[in-house]
Amino acid sequence: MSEPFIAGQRWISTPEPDLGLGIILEAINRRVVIAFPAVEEERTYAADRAPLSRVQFQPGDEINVPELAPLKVREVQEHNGCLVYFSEDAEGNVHPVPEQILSAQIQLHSAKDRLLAGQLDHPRRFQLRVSTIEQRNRAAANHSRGLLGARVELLPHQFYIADSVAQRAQPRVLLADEVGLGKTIEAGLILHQQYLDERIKRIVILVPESLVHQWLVEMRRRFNLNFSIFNEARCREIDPYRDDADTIFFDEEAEKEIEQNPFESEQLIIASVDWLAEHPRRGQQLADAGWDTLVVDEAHHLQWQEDGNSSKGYQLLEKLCASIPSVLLLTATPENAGIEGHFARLRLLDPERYSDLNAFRQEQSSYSDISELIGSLQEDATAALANPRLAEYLDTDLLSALQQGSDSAVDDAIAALLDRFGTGRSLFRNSRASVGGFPARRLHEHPLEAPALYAQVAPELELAAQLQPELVLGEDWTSSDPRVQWLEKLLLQEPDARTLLICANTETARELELFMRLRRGIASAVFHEELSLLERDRAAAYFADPDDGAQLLVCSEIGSEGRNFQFAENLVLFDLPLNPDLLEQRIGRLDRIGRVGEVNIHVPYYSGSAQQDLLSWYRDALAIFDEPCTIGSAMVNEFDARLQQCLTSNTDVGALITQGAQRAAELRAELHSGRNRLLELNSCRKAVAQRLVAQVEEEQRSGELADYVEQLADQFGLEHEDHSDNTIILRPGDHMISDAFSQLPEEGLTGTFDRRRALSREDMAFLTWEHPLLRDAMDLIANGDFGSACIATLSVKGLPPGTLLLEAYYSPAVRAPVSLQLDRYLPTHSERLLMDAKGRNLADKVSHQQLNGLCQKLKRSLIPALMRQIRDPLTELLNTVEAQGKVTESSWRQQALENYNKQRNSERSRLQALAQRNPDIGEEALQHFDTSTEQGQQYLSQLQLNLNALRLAIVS
Ligand SMILES: Nc1ncnc2c1ncn2[C@@H]1O[C@H](COP(=O)(O)OP(=O)(O)OP(=O)(O)O)[C@@H](O)[C@H]1O
Repeated sequence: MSEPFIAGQRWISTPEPDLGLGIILEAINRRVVIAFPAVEEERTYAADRAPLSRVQFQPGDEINVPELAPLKVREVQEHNGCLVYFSEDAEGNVHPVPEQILSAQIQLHSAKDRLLAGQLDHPRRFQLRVSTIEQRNRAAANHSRGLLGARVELLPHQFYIADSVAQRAQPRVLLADEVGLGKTIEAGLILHQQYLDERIKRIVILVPESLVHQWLVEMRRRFNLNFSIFNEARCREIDPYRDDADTIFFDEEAEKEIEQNPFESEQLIIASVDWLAEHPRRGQQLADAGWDTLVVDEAHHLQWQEDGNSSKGYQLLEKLCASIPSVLLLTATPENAGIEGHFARLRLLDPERYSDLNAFRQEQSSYSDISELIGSLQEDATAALANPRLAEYLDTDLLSALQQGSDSAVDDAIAALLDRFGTGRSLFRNSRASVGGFPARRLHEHPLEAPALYAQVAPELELAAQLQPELVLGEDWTSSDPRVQWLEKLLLQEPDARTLLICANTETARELELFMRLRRGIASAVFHEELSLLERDRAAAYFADPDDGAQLLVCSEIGSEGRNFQFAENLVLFDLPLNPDLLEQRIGRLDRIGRVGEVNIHVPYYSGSAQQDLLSWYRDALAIFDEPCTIGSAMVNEFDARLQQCLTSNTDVGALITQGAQRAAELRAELHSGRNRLLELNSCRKAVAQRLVAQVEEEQRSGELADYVEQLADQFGLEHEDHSDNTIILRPGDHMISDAFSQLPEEGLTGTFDRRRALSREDMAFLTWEHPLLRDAMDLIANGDFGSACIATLSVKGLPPGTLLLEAYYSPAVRAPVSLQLDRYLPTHSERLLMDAKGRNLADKVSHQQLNGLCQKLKRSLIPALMRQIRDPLTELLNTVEAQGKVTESSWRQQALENYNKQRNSERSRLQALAQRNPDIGEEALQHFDTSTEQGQQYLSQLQLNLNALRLAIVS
């Protein structure tokens, strides 16, 4: 039935919703006059063709009256054809609000309001909205979000770690893969996942100064994460604080008032840890600025001392770890300065698990035991239950789950053993042996005759000088040191090979490079701590340039960590360090992911010198030139004093080497049966990792994505053009909806949907469902009202004309503090309903795609009259859809609470089990945990459904 217009009623213009909420002034002689106060306009229409839609609010809706705070409608009454909204203010007082006094400013956001008001979208927009919602659900359900969009190869060990860490609410972990296995990439994947999930917003990355730029570039080109570098100069622009010398005349109070924390000016920052450790003011400001996640690379440098004299870096780390919820520490050599430092860093990450150094030491001796138990559980859980030792380790809940044979019991029991008695859930370490596929290391020894001057003084020299003989050869050492002539020869023999040379000393590096470049005309560059960041990166880039680059890069020790030089053909160790972990780091510059061909390690040394003995020690006792050294710190503990004694006094090292080799074999066997196996289990379960990678590959769905991008471009006014296979060019069009593509450069962008191509063509964007361009557009669609309501006609046999079908998409939403991370427990799909007037849900019978094929666009001019005609049955249908939504809402609530309780119960059991061994976990900690659980339960019990999209199909 068509609705009569009555003066005082509020209507909206269907084609021009921007006119605001209109008010009927008069309706006589089949004419209607309506005023739009918001734009001070008046319009007159023929009553039967007026393009107007009635605006009627429902209980629960928010309404606006000028100069009052928003009110909530409680009841609606009709008086003489006009409505009165009985509405509640914030204090709970109810006011009668005649519709005539409603504010003329109106924006209809909900799909339902828009449908009823006839504010409709083109069916293609509706389809784009549904594709967008479905894609977001899909990504959430597959846990692939954040893993897809990184421009990296899909390496299972990295994806396994990234996935298991990022699933934790607030991960605090030590990423300790062996040198060069991709810890930076793992950290990037974790950050990317959590960032995309909006679980973290503020990230700080602290790294040695020499790695600042490399991290900046890796985060940007591989993960589209745009970090900013912070240093003293940048901070001073915002906070030009005075040094002591300037402080005589300044007013401390006044200064404090205007003080600004420079670290609050950006969300994603990278800074040098050395700089911050030396500047207490900046360190404090950094801690005060509040972060969601902290990443620290080469964390073994931050050293802890039992006597409390820890390094400044460690003190800074301690302060930051206390206040930042998520922490990723990276090191390839976690035990570099002994097991104590390793323990101290683990303790910062997980104080509940690591409370006692002695207990930690003892724990290591039972790793073989734990590893055996895990093995037996994997083989046959029922048989393993007969082993009484299992009951010593596991609590009753886990044991009874095992006895009942529940699905996840074995996995849960293994996880508990690994976490509580094994290497812990905070430590991840993949080895080359477990990852596999690395080229071999090849040692090239170059014995040289020692210069006479050196031979004379050698017996009196300190060990450092024996190992770095250039220190005693005088100013012109480059001319007399046979290692220099040897180097020259090597470079001349292999002019096309790039050679990385590492030496301990900065001065040595500088002089050697100068000599090679100026006196011998070798294209070379130098990399040491006294150069500026820019100069260092320029040198590294010159060396990396495959066409016109340097043949030789000479590095001081700072070049031995973190940098990526896997493309270099040769590594020259101009001297050998005493610490095997440092030697491993040096070799790791070439021996890392991406290396093709053998790792050629050249060692020039003086025959019969301490250098030769040290080389023999590394070669024969530690076998470091055959395989990565994982026992460095244990060997240093046991042999360092004796080794140094032998080297200094030039006594025969043969016996020590035999002893060392034997001990090294024992240590390796111990690690193999105990710790390594546990680490392997925690760090990469191969089958799971392979599945994950396969899932990511499948989720790429390049063909579907290409179609989606085209639809997006068409709807948002972008120009698009094919570039080549699987690659397109996107450019801003004249009618582009500009908010959608803030990331699109003015000159356009070439992007490929193909991962392989993206890896080799850095000039192209890697287009995935997670590219910022798509993410922005998808956010705009899903969070706004783009395409949320549409009407179409439908011609199908068997349904009488005039039949209404309403297609609705609901998704769950919970309003809670982000810190509780409750989104993780919500169902990951949306609900699709297709209701008819008889209250039947036909969603299973007719899919969304089928409906797309059947629906036809309705003429715009017909819509207002049609809307008036169908308003009553449509309102009824909407009520049915909402009632059905309520049923889903309650089952989703229950499901979310179940997921949440399961997770919290398992966390509580862990805490309780750890409390038995850790006196720091008292009743208070458990109570605190329970309070937070209750808080989460309360929020989840208020889970609501959002009605995202509505399509009304009318059978014609
Ligand atoms: N999945 C991947 N796809 C493409 N390149 C990768 C991948 N993983 C690692 N790489 C490359 O391999 C090299 C080593 O990776 P990365 O720097 O992350 O290792 P790392 O473990 O942090 O090394 P280090 O122990 O020396 O600090 C880098 O050049 C990195 O870009």
